[in-house]
Amino acid sequence: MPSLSLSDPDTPKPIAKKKTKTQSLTDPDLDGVSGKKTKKRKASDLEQEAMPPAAYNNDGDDETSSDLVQPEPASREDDNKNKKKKKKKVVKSEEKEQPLVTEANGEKKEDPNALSNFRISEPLRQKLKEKGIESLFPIQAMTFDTVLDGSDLVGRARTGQGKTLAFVLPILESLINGPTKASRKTGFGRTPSVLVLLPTRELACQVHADFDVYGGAMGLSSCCLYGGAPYQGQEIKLRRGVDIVIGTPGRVKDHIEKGNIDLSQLKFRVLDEADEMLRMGFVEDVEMILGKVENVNKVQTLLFSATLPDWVKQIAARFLKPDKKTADLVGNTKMKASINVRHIVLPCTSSARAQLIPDIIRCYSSGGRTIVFTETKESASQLAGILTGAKALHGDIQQSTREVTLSGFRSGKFMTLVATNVAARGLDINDVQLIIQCEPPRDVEAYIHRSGRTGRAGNTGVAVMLYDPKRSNISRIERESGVKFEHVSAPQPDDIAKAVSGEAAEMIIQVSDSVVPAFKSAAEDLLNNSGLPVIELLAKALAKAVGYTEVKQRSLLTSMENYVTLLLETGKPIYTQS
Ligand SMILES: Nc1ncnc2c1ncn2[C@@H]1O[C@H](COP(=O)(O)OP(=O)(O)OP(=O)(O)O)[C@@H](O)[C@H]1O
Repeated sequence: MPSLSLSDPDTPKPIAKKKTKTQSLTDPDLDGVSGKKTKKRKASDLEQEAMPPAAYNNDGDDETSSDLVQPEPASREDDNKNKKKKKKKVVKSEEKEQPLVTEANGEKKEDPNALSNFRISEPLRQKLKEKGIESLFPIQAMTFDTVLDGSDLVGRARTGQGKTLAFVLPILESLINGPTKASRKTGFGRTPSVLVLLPTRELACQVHADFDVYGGAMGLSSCCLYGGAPYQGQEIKLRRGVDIVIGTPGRVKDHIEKGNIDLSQLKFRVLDEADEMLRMGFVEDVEMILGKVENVNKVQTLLFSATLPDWVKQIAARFLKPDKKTADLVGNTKMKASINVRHIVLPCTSSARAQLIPDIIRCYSSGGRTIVFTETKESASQLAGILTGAKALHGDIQQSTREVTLSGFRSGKFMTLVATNVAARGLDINDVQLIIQCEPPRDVEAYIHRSGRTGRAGNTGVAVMLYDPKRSNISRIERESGVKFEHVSAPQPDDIAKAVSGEAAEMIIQVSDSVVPAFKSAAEDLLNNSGLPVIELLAKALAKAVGYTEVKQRSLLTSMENYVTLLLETGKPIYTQS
């Protein structure tokens, strides 16, 4: 049985104290150059407890489908029996030391989600460990056996909870050691065994990277098919034969129509971010693609997302077998968005946005990466042009530039990405500390996914949503997402100074001692002639070091610069016509 403590998913966790730049420079978890977090979080860092696989009840939405549920705590005796049973399933060479988890009372216990408790073979386990993964996250632990044993599955967990590996790992094991091993095609020119469909090119590349790393370790090859890239390279790979095809619906459909892909021998179909793919109008393409499978009874279909509106569930009933399983870690809990994120709203008219955003970044990004979401491609380009060190990402940008931009952002070449919804889904980028949404999105799903680009894999983050108090209605998003927004006003000079002074001090301390003699006499002149005390001169130097040289007053109600909010109180009621 799992031994981690289960926290109430409706109760937001306190956000860890913000890391200042000073801290992050010395944080051993960070890679010095990129500021990238290198340490992987453990399953025990996540908010929900893992549920041992394959515990079902039959209250699904039809007669045969069933939900994976959290089982009742078992007795110690049952526990031992279960452990014995599990041990049988585990591949031979796994009698190794198990990772321990620390319980709330400080006691150390065996981690029920340790890799060795699952049928994960040696090469895959080694690769996972190399990547810092010692145990499975809850959604992975809950669905691993179900997928490996052949069921169709609908999987839902909050953003950043590891849904990708929840399908990657059991699929790989099934192909190499499991039920689909015997019948899968091998050799030159083989037809694919797995097809994964995703809504955006960037996400397709990211999921391909996972299949490449983990599948590669098991001798499986994969290729990524997406629009905006030349057909030729993709065609060559398909002709040579691949085991796993990952792609966006439009390009996959093109290849099918050109006769480049034969899906007749498929073993797995995966719809990742299924709701977005269907919302984007890919329903017909997806249906056409899925319809290419000769015998639907021989293919397993998996559908994953952090958001599954009811209409998607109905569509799922068309694509998945009637006895499909459902693993829903969000379910009817009120809070649908990430609970590792501090959700903030801030009043701001559209004309004040461009001046305000740099200060929000100063105050809330903790020196990490920021993604700013705009509603239109045009405003993404405009804003990226105004913000220093920012680049735009949207659908009108050439594919090759999109790839360069994303890889530059991932590697820390620049720290602010201004994007449309093309970056809202699935993207997993290290050390994104802050999400800014320039206005409330039209649907609640967009809010959940955008804010979920931070606070991933047990880390914390901040999501700030700007809204025009005269025009926007944030209560619908609040109601439907279950988020209790923290209302704040625009950062004021004191807040900004507090946020950046650590960074400024660090910059000054880091200046090499060797330059001091050269500047010493200028410093003495300044001190003697400026008529200012040392402390004031130093304060000015700190402000200048971080480029903050002008104190801006801002309205608390609209964030407009040079406006002051006044609160009038009268001793007696004021009567007006209204
Ligand atoms: N068992 C694990 N241990 C440690 N880290 C993990 C584990 N599983 C996944 N991760 C890491 O967690 C991060 C989030 O995973 P992933 O992108 O799959 O989340 P997701 O649930 O699909 O999120 P979204 O809904 O936003 O698409 C990734 O960086 C991934 O490498």
